[in-house]
Amino acid sequence: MFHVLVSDSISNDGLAPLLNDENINVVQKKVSEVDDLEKYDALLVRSATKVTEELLQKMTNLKIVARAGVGVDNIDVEAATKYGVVVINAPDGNTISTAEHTFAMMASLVRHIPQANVSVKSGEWNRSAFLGTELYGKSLGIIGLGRIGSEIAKRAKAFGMNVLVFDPFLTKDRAQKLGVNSCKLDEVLAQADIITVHTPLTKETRGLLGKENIGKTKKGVYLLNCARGGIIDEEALIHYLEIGHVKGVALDVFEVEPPVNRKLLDFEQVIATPHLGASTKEAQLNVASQVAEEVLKFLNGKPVTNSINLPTLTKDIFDKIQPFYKLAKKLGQLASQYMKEPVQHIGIVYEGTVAELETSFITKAFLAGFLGERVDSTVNEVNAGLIAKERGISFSEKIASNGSGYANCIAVQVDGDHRTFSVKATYIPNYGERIVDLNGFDIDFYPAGEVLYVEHIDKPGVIGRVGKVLGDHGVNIATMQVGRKNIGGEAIMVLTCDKLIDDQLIEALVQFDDIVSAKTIHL
Ligand SMILES: NC(=O)C1=CN([C@@H]2O[C@H](COP(=O)(O)OP(=O)(O)OC[C@H]3O[C@@H](n4cnc5c(N)ncnc54)[C@H](O)[C@@H]3O)[C@@H](O)[C@H]2O)C=CC1
Ligand SMILES: O=C(O)C(=O)COP(=O)(O)O
Repeated sequence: MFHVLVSDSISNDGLAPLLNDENINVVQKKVSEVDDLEKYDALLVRSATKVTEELLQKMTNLKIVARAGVGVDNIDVEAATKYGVVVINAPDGNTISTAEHTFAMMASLVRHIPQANVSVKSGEWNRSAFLGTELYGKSLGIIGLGRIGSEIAKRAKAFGMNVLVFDPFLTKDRAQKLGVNSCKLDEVLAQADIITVHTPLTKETRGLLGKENIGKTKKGVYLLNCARGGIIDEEALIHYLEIGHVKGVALDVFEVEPPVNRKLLDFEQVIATPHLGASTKEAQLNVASQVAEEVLKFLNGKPVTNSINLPTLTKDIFDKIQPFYKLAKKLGQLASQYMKEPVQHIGIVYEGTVAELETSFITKAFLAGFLGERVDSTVNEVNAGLIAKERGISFSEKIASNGSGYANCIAVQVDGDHRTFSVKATYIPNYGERIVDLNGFDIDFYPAGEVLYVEHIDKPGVIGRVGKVLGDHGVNIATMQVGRKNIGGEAIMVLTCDKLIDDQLIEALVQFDDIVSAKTIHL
């Protein structure tokens, strides 16, 4: 049974896949009202719940945070990554609603609709007080031409507006397709009659329209923020409203929500809505069903499509990757148990068909397997790279042309303080995983269960002695493989056993002169 906490108001129709699944217990409560936070596997939020590091520390069983919307600035993604928690969002479910809301705000702003509405309802009939401005023929500056910005651009063009865009990631092609003018920020600031921001809130965009940049705008400019509070600095807004430089402002979002800066809201020329961009039946249904489907897939071990902190894989690609992903995790466990010493570098080389896949995901699986043997905290493919770096382990991956002769091959070299470990493995469809090389010895075994790894001298009688010791300890041998480089030289023996191998058995084995070392590895 999985436990899912829905801590903001999210459409029940959209949540149906989770609510109707008998293996899932859905609790709809604010985080502050829940006293058994440690039991939840998944947390679903909108913008109200703040997913802080402190909350993540309390939710010790948490595996996934799903944002039923776009902005993840209320989620500490870095902390989630550290704790191995996947973060997903619903990137396009509320695009149209937010674009339409922004457009409604823009029309309301230049025609004073909210103010006129209050006036008429209070019994006045003051037509001359509300002289407006047409949108037609005006220049609209859009800062951030992503999903929402693009939808606004299309609508603005339909209204006969000239669209000026600042987005450092906008290609010429895309600008041409949308019929917008790609500009420098200063050009947008200097030429636009109305400016609307549609970037995420990041270190770069916080205060993007602050004292200096608003100062570069046309006198009489209209400003809109339906993206995130803080992209337009509220104190700077107050200043430019006071001196009459900014003619009107429309805000759907605030630096603190609900807003505490009453001074800003007291301006007659400031119109506001309480973060309503995504508040339509359609958008709420879209985002809720998108995240519900994703969470359900994730809990059932399937890939998610809209992850913020994991490579995004489609089902098709995931199915192709899965065997290698499992194999790489085992190789990580094998290497870690073999090394049992500090490690500086892990190098992975992919050959053949596996090299055509999303290898970064497979590398993370290796790291997760490797670190899982050494680190107390939960390690998975979300946080494995970060934890490796924290522990001073560098890692690299390369693609090589097919030199091993196998259709696919993962070759790993682990460099430790005192020695190096290397392994090569392949996956054969309908046959399974095979380790084909261990520390330079040709070998062929299925990596699973209790493995005994013996380094010895290639001499008659050694295999018999090992078999006898195992027999004397009541351990049955399931499979056995030997590998050597030269006759009478160094050799290895890999046995898979039906029973746990204890320290006494290892001690009994290393008593023999021709047995160099013996180790157990559990896969
Ligand atoms: N008011 C509301 O209810 C809603 C607000 N939002 C907000 O709108 C934001 C935008 O949403 P989408 O368009 O879906 O995101 P998106 O990711 O599709 O687009 C963001 C655009 O901003 C651009 N950008 C990033 N940094 C920039 C910078 N420094 N200067 C200029 N452009 C920059 C990116 O290149 C991208 O094209 C979200 O991050 C969210 O905070 C989203 C949905 C609803
Ligand atoms: O999707 C977004 O980024 C939004 O800002 C919508 O926020 P909400 O889900 O309405 O709290």
